[in-house]
Amino acid sequence: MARIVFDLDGTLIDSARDVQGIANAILSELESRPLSLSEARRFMGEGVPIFVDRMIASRELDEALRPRMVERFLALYEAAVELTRPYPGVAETLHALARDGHHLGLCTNKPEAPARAVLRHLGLEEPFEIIVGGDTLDCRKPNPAPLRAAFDRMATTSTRIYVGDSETDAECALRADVPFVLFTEGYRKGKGGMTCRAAFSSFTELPQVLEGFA
Ligand SMILES: O=C(O)COP(=O)(O)O
Ligand SMILES: [Mg+2]
Repeated sequence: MARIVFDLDGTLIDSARDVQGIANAILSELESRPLSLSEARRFMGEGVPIFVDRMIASRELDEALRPRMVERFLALYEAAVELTRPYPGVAETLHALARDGHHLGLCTNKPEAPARAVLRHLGLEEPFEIIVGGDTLDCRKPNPAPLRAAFDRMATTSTRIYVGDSETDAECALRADVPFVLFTEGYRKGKGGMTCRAAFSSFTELPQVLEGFA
């Protein structure tokens, strides 16, 4: 039985509308132009500080606003769950994998408290043995340390697999020397150039895809 660690945003859940809502609440307070949904998707993947950097660059805001914007983002994040949906088949697949004896973990750049809050809201927290968020350690993906920590904290030493949607996830897996499985329907920025052991577009395919991993 394997240790399977998942990314969150763009892999298990489509959370871009809620994240767009947070960004636009902040931009409106600054009397700046709102983000489109596709900008919100593009800005996600490397955690809150980088998302805020992209807001500042795209709206030509004063760099000095950064600490306040990050603080405001974090304050709004835990409650921003209402528009977020799991991708089709996620709940059934997670439960089926756990029932089959796999150990499931989460390694996301979303801070740990909002990650837990959205999983709880969607009834998806229970199958996870371990959750590592963007602020659990003092570094984030693509640094391999959070992914290594997720595997190391599990109560087994079986085969490791990381399932994610982005270039950041692929690079993190490569640096942690973990096979990477790509969910193709998330927020990746380009269509190629990523090293992955396998790819899938629907969660109903995942158990079969994972059968190929000893
Ligand atoms: O918070 C983000 O920017 C992305 O989170 P993820 O690592 O779950 O894709
Ligand atoms: Mg992601």
